[in-house]
Amino acid sequence: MTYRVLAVNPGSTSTKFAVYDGENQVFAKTLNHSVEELSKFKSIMDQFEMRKNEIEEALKENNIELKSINAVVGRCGGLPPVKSGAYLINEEMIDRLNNRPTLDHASNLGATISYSIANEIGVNSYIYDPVCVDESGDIAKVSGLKGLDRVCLTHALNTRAMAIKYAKMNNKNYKDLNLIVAHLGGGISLNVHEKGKIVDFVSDEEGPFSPERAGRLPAKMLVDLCYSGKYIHKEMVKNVRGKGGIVSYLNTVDAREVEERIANGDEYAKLIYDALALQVAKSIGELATVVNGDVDAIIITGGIAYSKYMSESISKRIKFIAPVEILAGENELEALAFGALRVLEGEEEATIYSETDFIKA
Ligand SMILES: Nc1ncnc2c1ncn2[C@@H]1O[C@H](COP(=O)(O)OP(=O)(O)O)[C@@H](O)[C@H]1O
Ligand SMILES: CCCC(=O)OP(=O)(O)O
Repeated sequence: MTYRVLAVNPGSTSTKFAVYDGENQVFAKTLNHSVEELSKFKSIMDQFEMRKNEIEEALKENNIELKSINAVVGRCGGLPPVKSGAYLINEEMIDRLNNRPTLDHASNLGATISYSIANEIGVNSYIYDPVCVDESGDIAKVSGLKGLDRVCLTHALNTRAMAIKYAKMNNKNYKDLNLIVAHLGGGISLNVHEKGKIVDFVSDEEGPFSPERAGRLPAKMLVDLCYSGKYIHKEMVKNVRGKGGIVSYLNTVDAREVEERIANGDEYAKLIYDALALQVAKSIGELATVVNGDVDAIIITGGIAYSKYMSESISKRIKFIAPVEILAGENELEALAFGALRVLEGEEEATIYSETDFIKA
């Protein structure tokens, strides 16, 4: 039987969704939400009805019957640390996301929208590899200041999908490999997969800056800035997430525009872009130490991985560690759909989400 899956990926300014028949994408759409449209809502979760209705309308307009769908799968974020793979969405998860999210992230709507659509048609809904996937041990959590543990937040969905894809492409088993994966998108994060488990990470707050995030900053200077009286809390958060990174230096979040400026001789744009490549390379080097240098491959993924300039700038610094594979794009809809398909086909089992499991763990 070929299963039909609806995959839903809400981002801060868009909702991407697609329908897959088995591994074939039969429909995909990106709904762009204007600042004006989003400004009507007090919180991200209040956008639920609007985004869900727009998905259902688009499916209807394109003659895709809701009833033909066998499962719905969404991206997710704001849960306590979870293991990788699929979780069955239930009331407990929805309650957590609506009332006590651990992270205020648009991807939380991936779960609430998927659950609601699935309930309308009487099928299961799942989240797959949410950003809070955490398989690292105690040693990875030590930050250097008691009470301020490191938090594993990475682009788990795309990075894990690309790690699995790399293994398949090379006729190897994901669970036999040590892989470092760098996701270079609007946000940048990296993780290291040791024999099928994400054992350590560099989150988007701890490593390279990115088009819209500041990444690691000098700690004392940051504290001084917070207390300088120049900014309120909300503004400082925006300075590091939204208005930090490339956009703070070059006033654009579009890496393609940065490259155009470099091609036109802009030395300052080149300095910033080269610094980004250096920071990504340094984080890859850092993660290689987690597995004592025993790295089978380094994978560079995300939208910026389409850039030959960036891929080459990073590769030349890290290829002494392991072979470098470029798997460009954010690939998240495919990762969601393929994950749900593995569950439907019995290759993987979905975990039932339960808060008591976290308390015991
Ligand atoms: N061909 C390309 N060359 C360089 N950068 C690119 C290219 N295509 C997309 N990008 C950049 O990728 C970034 C977005 O990456 P993506 O993984 O789609 O991110 P997100 O989903 O986090 O917004 C943007 O900065 C965009 O300019
Ligand atoms: C690093 C956590 C995941 C995340 O922030 O995702 P986006 O870059 O898609 O917002």
